[in-house]
Amino acid sequence: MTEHLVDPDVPRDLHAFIAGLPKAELHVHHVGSASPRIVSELAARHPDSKVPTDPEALVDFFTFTDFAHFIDVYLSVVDLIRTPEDVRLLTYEVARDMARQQVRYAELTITPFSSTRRGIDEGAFMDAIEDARKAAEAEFGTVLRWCFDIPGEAGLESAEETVRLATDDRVRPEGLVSFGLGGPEIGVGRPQFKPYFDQAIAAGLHSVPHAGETTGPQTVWDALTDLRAERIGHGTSSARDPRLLAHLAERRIPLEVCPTSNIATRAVRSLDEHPIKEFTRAGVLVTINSDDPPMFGTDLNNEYAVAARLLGLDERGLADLAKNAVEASFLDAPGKTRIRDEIDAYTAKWLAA
Ligand SMILES: Nc1ncnc2c1ncn2[C@@H]1O[C@H](CCC(=O)c2cccc(C(=O)O)c2)[C@@H](O)[C@H]1O
Ligand SMILES: [Zn+2]
Repeated sequence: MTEHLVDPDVPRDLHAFIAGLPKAELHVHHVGSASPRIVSELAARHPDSKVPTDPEALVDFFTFTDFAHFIDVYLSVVDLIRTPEDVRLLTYEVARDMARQQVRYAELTITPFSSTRRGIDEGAFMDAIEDARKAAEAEFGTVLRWCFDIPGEAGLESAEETVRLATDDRVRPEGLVSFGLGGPEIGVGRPQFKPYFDQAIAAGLHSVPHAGETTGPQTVWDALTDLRAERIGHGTSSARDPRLLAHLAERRIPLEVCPTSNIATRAVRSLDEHPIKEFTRAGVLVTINSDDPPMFGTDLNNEYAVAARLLGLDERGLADLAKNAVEASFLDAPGKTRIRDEIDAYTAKWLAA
């Protein structure tokens, strides 16, 4: 258990339960998952960068004044990923951190445009993530799948490039399952990305855009209508539209909720004001995620502890939350059954002890 992440309002027993609970994670960014150790290592490899090499200084560097500041800092970390070896190291180490938290399956959001535009060869990039994926599965037992996202603010050129990399059989990696849209939402309307999502969906990919993180519920409606979203990244502002909540619940469209992220980027004022409870009350399928864990001073286990506090959950409630993520994932049926069974067995054993 990471001591600084122990929520004093959550019993230590529950923290221990969470630490051993088999989990799936559906909303977590590749570069945003770089641990302070990896960031320091990459910053030392590339000394012209403005990213601090000292982990203590990183805590300050990762304190954000608003969402735009967060994206600014995020891009300075993106600038540290310069070679296929950087990509491989990052991916492999991210999987190791996940395995330590008993993450059995993760859909990792990768922004290939950010790497190819910085000069990394696309074939070498795909080989690097695939090598790391296979090594992680063999060595840690953590299954990784990819979501390629468009960095919306970088314009339609980035959408064009992302959909090409996601659908061209000569480059598209085996582990790719979904297509997303990230970055700032203000001034970056969802409907303009419809043709790219149509193309990705036609190629067999699932649609998982960010929406309603920093703008209102209309963005979520647009993501559903124009981008045919199967899950919504964040969807925080859905709480302001009861008709939307009812729609999400009725269609069983999951929300990928990332509580600490929303506070760190100042999308929500405080954890106590987070609408997660309104989501569950409305019957929406809620999944718990960490988004960019080291940048937000969190990890997935801590997000489960936060959810336990905000939703008043005990062990069974937490196990149900973990099973929500399995249900909402793009794993095949046998894969889902395997993790669900593992969650049930772990919980039964814990409660019998
Ligand atoms: N909470 C989040 N909410 C939303 N997105 C998040 C979140 N966390 C991480 N991201 C990532 O940030 C990227 C943003 C990258 C971006 O805007 C941009 C703009 C112009 C140029 C370039 C470039 O690379 O040259 C990049 C997204 O694609 C997404 O994967
Ligand atoms: Zn995100």
